[in-house]
Amino acid sequence: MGKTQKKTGKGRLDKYYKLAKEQGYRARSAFKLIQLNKKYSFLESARCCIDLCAAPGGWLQVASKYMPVNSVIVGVDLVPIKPIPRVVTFAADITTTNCRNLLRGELKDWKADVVLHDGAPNVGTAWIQDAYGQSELVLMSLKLAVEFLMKGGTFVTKVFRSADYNNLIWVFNQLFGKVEATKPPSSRNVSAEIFVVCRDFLAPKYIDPKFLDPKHVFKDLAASIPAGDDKPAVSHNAQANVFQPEKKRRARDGYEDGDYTLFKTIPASDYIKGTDPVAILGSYNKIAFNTEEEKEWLSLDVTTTDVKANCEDLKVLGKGDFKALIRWRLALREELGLDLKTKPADEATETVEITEEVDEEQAIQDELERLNTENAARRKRERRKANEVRQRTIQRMQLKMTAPMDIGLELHDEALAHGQDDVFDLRDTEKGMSKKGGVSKLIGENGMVDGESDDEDGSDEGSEEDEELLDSEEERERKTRDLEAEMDGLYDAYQSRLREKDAKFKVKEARRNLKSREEWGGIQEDNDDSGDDSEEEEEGGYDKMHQHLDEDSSSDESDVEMDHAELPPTKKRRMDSSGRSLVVGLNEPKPTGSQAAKVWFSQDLFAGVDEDLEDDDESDVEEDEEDEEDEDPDVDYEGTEEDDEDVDEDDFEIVPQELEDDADMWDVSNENEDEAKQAYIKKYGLLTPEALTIAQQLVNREKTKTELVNEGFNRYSLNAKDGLPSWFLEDEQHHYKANLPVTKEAVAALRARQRALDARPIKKVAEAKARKKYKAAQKLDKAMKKAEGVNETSDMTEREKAQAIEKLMRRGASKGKEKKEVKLVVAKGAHKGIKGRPKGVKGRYAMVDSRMKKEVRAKKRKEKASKKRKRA
Ligand SMILES: C[S@@+](CC[C@H](N)C(=O)[O-])C[C@H]1O[C@@H](n2cnc3c(N)ncnc32)[C@H](O)[C@@H]1O
Repeated sequence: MGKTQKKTGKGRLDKYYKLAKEQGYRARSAFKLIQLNKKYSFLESARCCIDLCAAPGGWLQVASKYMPVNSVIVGVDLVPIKPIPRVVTFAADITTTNCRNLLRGELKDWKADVVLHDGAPNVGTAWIQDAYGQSELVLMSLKLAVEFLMKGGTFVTKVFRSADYNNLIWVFNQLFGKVEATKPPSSRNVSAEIFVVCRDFLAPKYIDPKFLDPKHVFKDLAASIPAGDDKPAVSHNAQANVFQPEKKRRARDGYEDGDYTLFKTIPASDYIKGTDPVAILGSYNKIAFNTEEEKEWLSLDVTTTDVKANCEDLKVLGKGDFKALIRWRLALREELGLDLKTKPADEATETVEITEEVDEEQAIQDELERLNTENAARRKRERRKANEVRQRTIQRMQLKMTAPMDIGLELHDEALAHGQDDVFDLRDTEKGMSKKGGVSKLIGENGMVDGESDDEDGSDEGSEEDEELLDSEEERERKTRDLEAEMDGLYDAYQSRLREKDAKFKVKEARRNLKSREEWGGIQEDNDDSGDDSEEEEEGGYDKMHQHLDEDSSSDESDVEMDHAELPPTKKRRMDSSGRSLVVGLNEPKPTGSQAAKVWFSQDLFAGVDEDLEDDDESDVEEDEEDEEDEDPDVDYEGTEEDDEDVDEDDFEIVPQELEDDADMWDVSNENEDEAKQAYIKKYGLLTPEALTIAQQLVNREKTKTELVNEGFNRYSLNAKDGLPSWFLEDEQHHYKANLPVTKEAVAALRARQRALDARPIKKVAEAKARKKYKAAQKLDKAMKKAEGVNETSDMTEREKAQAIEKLMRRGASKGKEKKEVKLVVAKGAHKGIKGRPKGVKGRYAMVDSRMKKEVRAKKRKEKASKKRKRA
């Protein structure tokens, strides 16, 4: 209270909340005072008003608006109130003498016409405590009111309809001529608050202090306990029938009339001998055994310990307990002879008994229904849990946190949890999985889990049969194969789902391929750079390469019988280095096809590389070159003239983004693979630090070509992949790579090169500049022609001609229309709200404010959004 509350609750932002916002009231409660004043008109004639518990100040605003000008308005609250014109406020606790003194100091000898009180203790504990706190606060405000009100004055207070309500009203009536309780329309129905308007203050000379003492005012609570045989205590109470709780009506507006106590006890004799036991059970908290007779009942057999316990706290009982109490009552009545004697005459009792029988049947029915519902709910819960576990496992697999095999394991673990198995055995897992239709069955079409699929009862059936089958080794192998096939299927399904789900998948895939292509990788395992989803292409390039080599070998009759060691050197290298075969390229003449490559290779670093290499490895290379020449006789590393021209023309060639020319560069089925690689290097130069490092090492004679080739035989080059599942291969791709050396110099050289490229203007900018230049020249040309025309005319004097020519030339040389500068003046500070030209501002100007800025921005945002929508 007092502080700004976040109005997020249902219905909090209602009509009055909005109205208050619109009309500038600080609280929606302002409308309560407006409506009260409309009904009783106490503000218009008031000259002095005190608002107790006034923060944030809604009522003060109303008072200031409705009271005559120059009236005195004082507001008090625990929390400070933001200033309101014509209103004096201070922070104080209205229950303290300090507050009283402050008020006295403010009002001097004046008396108030109106004292308002809309206080509410800072709630949050139990309703009962809140209600009592509120009543106490009301009494405290009344204490101040009687001190400061003038005779005939009005006291308006908020009261909660609680146990103390009547007592408060009684006190008000002692002090005021007219007391009326009312609930203004703006007060929410769900709120137990009510407003009491006490008019015509009697201003008695002596006021009994007990009237203002909470201890006295609220002490007599038990007085209103309804009781008695003849008059069913709470028959008016709709909660009375404990057997039909659905008919309960919550007393949202507070307590029922005449029902103000909280804990009610009824003597056992009233319950046994009374006529409305059901109503009693619904209304009282406890059945007490106080008299001798009642205590004797406690020792009877019919009064079981359950009955005794039930009597202690009726509010916690269920239907069964109530029935037990009703049965106990009947039994006791029979034992006491009450029923026999009264039965013929007492129709009411009979009615109760009939009701009970009906109720009992109904209760059994209800109980059955309840059990059924509970059972169904429990089953549903279990099913959902099982589904969640499976869903989680699949998700984990999708996130690569687990291999598909784990699904089987997890299910198996579940089985373990049920005590069905002791030891983990892969065979069992297989069995379990195949029985469940394999892993793939776990996933529905959309990756959803089939909730009904786990039939645990059926797990034992046929287990012996399976055991026999599995005994045969062949069968086991077959099953394993099936299982693996299923795993692969599952993995494929996962991949395609991923593709469907992730719109960027293809792009990512392509980028990955591109990246790996850019690496000094040579032959890549995955050549699926087009993003084609075909399964064949998902197999790694490695396999393809094998295939390709096999094909090659088979096509060449002389090589048919060759194993890897016997392959021609180029092929051997291509395969052995498995990604580092570009070493061959460095052996070739310096590529000069691309501008970038030219620039690069023109660096001092590469001076004489060719000769060096030739000198170094003459014996090795000679042989290789011969082979290569045999194989690729058409390869021309010098590049054609055409190429050169193309390249020279294009000043803006930077790092290429599109590689469609080389789409099949790494395609192992491509006969001219090396050629393609060379062309690539020729065009783009050496792009990675690894490549540069190797180049440097060669140049600096740190390594010979033979060494490099030999290094190509590493653990990465012989990674047999036969029979490995595709998901494993894909995972391996990330880690199973040779870590090529990179030198600082190589990185620095690449950086320098990139900087040089970055320094060049981009094509568009250069084009725009050229266009501008061209237009300016055209304009000048035109102006000169015109000037010539002017010069030749005979109608003008020399002076006029000179002026006209000067003007024309000035225009011709000007750089287009120059925008006139508009000075922006922010409408704040000294410039706020001024009309006309602001002081000290010369030339064109425009007044702007922050709102304008926001509006312009919002407009732009909207336009952008609508453009986007149109495009979509
Ligand atoms: C419902 S708000 C009053 C709203 C106010 N009538 C208006 O229109 O803005 C109740 C206020 O009672 C104040 N309050 C509660 N106990 C108080 C006390 N003992 N002394 C002074 N103010 C108190 C709270 O701080 C709170 O601001």
